[in-house]
Amino acid sequence: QYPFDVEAIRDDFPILQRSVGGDPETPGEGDGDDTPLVYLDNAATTHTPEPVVEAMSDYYRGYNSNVHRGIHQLSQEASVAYEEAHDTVAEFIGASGREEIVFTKNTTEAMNLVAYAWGLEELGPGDNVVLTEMEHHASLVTWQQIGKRTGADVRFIEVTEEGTLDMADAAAKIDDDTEMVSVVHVSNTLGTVNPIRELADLAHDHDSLIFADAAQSVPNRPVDVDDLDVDFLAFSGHKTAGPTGIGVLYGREAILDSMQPYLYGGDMIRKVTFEDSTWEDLPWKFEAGTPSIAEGIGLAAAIDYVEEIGVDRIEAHERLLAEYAYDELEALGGVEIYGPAGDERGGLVAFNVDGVHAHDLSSILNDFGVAIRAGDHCTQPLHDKMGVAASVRASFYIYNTVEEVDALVDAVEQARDLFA
Ligand SMILES: Cc1ncc(COP(=O)(O)O)c(CN[C@@H]2CONC2=O)c1O
Repeated sequence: QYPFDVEAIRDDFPILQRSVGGDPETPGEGDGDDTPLVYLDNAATTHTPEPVVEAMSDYYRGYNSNVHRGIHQLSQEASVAYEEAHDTVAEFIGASGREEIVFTKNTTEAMNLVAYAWGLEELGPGDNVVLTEMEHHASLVTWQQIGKRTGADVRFIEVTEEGTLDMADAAAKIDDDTEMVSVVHVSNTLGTVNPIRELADLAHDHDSLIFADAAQSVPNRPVDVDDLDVDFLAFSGHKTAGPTGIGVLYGREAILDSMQPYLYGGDMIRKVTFEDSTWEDLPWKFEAGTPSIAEGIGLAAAIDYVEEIGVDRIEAHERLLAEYAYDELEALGGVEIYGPAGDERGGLVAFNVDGVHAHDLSSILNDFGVAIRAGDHCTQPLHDKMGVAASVRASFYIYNTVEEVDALVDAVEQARDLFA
C-alpha cells in the first residue's frame, strides 16, 4: 500500500538494523539492549542513506581540496562539485539559479543571516515583524532579539484551538508598517501546514517581505519558491536525508544583491585594500571562509536520492503514516494529540498520555526500541499556550512502516497502563 518500495529504501540505511533500548519485559529498568530500533524522530534529524555517505567518502578519498578555483586539478574538481551542488538545490526548490542559494550550517544560521544582514539594516522603531505563535525558536528568538536591538515591534499571529493559524488575526496584524513576515511552513510540533502563498500575498500587499521556515516542508513535500512567492526560504540538509553541517538559505536575487554580508573574510571578497573591500558575486558574498565542502556534496547527493523516490510520493507516504498514527493513538484513549486532524498535517504527531510525563513516556518507549522526541521541540511559547510543559512527538520519513506505527502505539498503550 506504500507509494514506493519501502523495504528497498530501508536497505540503504544500515542503521535501521540496529538493536537499542532496554528490555520490553522490564520497561523502565533500562536493562537489555537487543530490541530492534523503531526510529520515529525524523523531524529532529533523518538518517543518511549509503549513496550520500558514499558521495562524501568519495570526495574525501578522491578529490579533497579547498574550493573556489585553486589552479590545481583537485581544487578545480572540488570547486565544480561544491558549486554545482548549489545548482542541484536551486532546481530542487524552483529557484532561478545558484545566485539565490546560500549554503549555511543549518536552518538556524540561514534565519540569523537574514536577521543580521537584512534585519539590523532595514528595521527600526515603528516597523513590525510578524511571526506566528507556532514558530520554532530558530525564527522566534532570532526576530525577537532583532526586534529588541532595532526597536521594531514583533507580533504573533494566533494559533486556533485546532492548531491552525487564525487568518483573520493574520490580516489584522500584517499592516503597512510590517517589513517582514516570518512563518513556519509545516509546524514541527503541530504538523500544521500553513497557507504560505496566502500569507505571501498578504505580506506583499503591504510591501512586506516574507520568509518561509521550510525545515519541515522541503524534505517532506514538493516545495517551489515561485509557487509560494516567498522572498526567503530556509531548510537543513540533515532533515533531508543529508548530512549535518549544511543548510540552505534561498533568497530572491535582487534582495540578496541589495544586502550587505554579515560574515567577512576569505572567499566572500573580490578586492581588499587597507582602506576597504569589495564583495564576490552571489551567492559567494554570503559564504565566508572555507565552506562545508563534503556536506554540500552530500546535500546534493541527498536531493538526488529523494528526487529519485519522488517528493510527492514521500508526502503521500508520510500522510499515510501520520493519519494512521493519529487514528490509532486517538483510539487508545487517554491520549491528547496536538494539531489538526490526521489528513491535514505533515508527517508528525505530537501528543501526551494522561498522567504520564513526556520524558517518562519517551524513556519507556526507548525500552521498546521506539525512538521519539520528548520536550518542547524548540517551541516553548507554543507549549505554554497549549498549557503543557512538554509533549512527545513521533515523526515519519521514507523508511518508516505501518508496523513501526503499530510498535509505537503498542508501546504507548503499555506505558499508559504501567502508570495507570
Ligand atoms: C520548523 C523548524 N525550524 C527550524 C529548525 C532548526 O533546524 P536546524 O536545527 O537544522 O537549524 C527546526 C529543527 N527541528 C528541531 C530539531 O530537533 N527537533 C526539532 O523539531 C525545525 O523543525
